[in-house]
Amino acid sequence: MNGTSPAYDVVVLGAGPTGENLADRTRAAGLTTVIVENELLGGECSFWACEPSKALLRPVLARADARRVPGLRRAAEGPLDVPAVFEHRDAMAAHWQDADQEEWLDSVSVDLVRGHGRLNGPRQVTVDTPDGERVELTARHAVGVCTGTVTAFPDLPGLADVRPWTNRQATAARRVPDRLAVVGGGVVAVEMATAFRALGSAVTMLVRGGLLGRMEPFAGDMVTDALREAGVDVRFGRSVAAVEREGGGDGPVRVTTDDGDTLVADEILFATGRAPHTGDIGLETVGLTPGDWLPVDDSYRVPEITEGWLYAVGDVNHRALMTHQGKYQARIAGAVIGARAKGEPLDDGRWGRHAPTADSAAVPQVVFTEPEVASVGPTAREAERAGLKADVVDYDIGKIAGAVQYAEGYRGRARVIVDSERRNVVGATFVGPGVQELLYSATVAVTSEVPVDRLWHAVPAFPTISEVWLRILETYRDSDGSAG
Ligand SMILES: Cc1cc2nc3c(=O)[nH]c(=O)nc-3n(C[C@H](O)[C@H](O)[C@H](O)COP(=O)(O)OP(=O)(O)OC[C@H]3O[C@@H](n4cnc5c(N)ncnc54)[C@H](O)[C@@H]3O)c2cc1C
Ligand SMILES: NC(=O)c1ccc[n+]([C@@H]2O[C@H](COP(=O)([O-])OP(=O)(O)OC[C@H]3O[C@@H](n4cnc5c(N)ncnc54)[C@H](O)[C@@H]3O)[C@@H](O)[C@H]2O)c1
Repeated sequence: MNGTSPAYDVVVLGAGPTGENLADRTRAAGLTTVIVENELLGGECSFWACEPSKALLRPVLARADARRVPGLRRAAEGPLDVPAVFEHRDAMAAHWQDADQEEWLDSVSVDLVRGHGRLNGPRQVTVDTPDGERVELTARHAVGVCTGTVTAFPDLPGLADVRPWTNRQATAARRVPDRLAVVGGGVVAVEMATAFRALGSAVTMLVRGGLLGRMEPFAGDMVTDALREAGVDVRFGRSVAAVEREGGGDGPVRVTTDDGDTLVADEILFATGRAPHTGDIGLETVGLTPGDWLPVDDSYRVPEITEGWLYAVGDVNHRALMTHQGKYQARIAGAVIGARAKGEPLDDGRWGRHAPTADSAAVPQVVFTEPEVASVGPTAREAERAGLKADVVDYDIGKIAGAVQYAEGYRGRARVIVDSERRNVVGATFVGPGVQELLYSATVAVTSEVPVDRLWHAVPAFPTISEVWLRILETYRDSDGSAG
């Protein structure tokens, strides 16, 4: 497509998981839609984040499980087959090809323009295509910015010369470094430390605060213990003060931390958070600041644009940086844009179809470490800070018959937060092998606001790890004498 194209109802900038879903939903609402993408359709998640990272981690978690099952342990001894793991990873990243996605867009009647898109004044998007053409797009109803994020690096002199790894080099790695330094203590850091340790690297983590600081403290503690048992050198209270490559730029990386300590590694991964991918998308042409996050109102509109045509959805609005949450936002934003285009009223009360209630009440997340961490809703500390009168119910998952069946010496812990006045579950955290599949039950409990008294009738099968729900209810009943 070259030159000026016919006006569309909706122009979506960025075809990651969020942009693709937004385009799908606006099209489903009967609006003509075009999407602009300058790399691969599917975005960070498909090619350098969720998909390849989980493909690297799946063999690690399966091997750890197998090593705890009597009769299997000996078969699961020994190193991972690294070429086979990489081959699986390549397949899960679709070999960095997006032909299937292009076919899918076509099947849902969304037009595609490949190239770098920029806002160019109200409702206008200009795309510079790879073959040097310029395409001008006009949006009758809405422009949806879904441009995601990039790695946020600390401000360190000479960092670029060190050729630091980001999530991209880590998830698409073709070889396993002998020594890997990982900077950061968030989800990317713990997942990649877990993967590369199991693949054979000597891993050192340089962590400024704690691990998984936004989750229940016991989650970070249990993951720390497991990483250390696996041989990862986890160093807390360290920030990187300087980095350089030895041998005139081709040798290993020498890292100096703020306490004067030094460390030598073959590669260094910066897992130090994300920055908005908004530096070069023409924000200045509509009175916004390039490089800023795009905070939104509860209909995903950018409030500074008073005519109400600019929406920001997914990572770029900084609400909840996860694929499933970006897709949730896209479903809601698509329905909102559709309703507004038709002049229909919004159903935007709590849990209404046009209300992003889960963004604040029920964001689920699984951290695919060993042990896994799965959480939804506020932590105990967050509930307290929000002024919620809450009961905190803890249980040792290792005592449950299903856990004993699952693995010898199972170690795990559950915490459920109950609103003491309304008597419904508002949050839950599970740590342990195999807990990822427990999370949806907790998410349903939180979003349905099921009273705990009704949960007694949701009978978990014996002997499964889901019996943790029964034990939590018993513990809660025995602590406050409630019905059961
Ligand atoms: C290592 C890692 C692992 C992760 N694992 C998980 C996980 O297991 N589960 C999970 O839920 N989340 C995970 N995440 C987070 C997840 O990747 C993001 O939340 C998700 O990718 C956000 O989707 P998005 O569509 O908003 O943005 P992105 O996926 O970043 O997509 C943005 C798209 O916009 C395009 N774009 C940007 N600027 C322009 C422009 N000017 N013109 C045209 N196109 C443009 C980009 O090329 C890209 O395709 C992980 C993140 C990392 C870093
Ligand atoms: N399984 C999943 O759902 C999954 C997996 C990976 C990433 N993600 C999402 O992607 C996003 C990005 O993850 P992330 O781990 O990069 O970010 P994060 O914000 O979760 O963690 C960043 C970490 O880097 C540390 N840090 C920041 N600046 C630093 C500095 N200058 N020096 C030392 N440490 C510094 C922080 O203290 C923190 O520990 C998160 O929102 C995460 O939820 C999700």
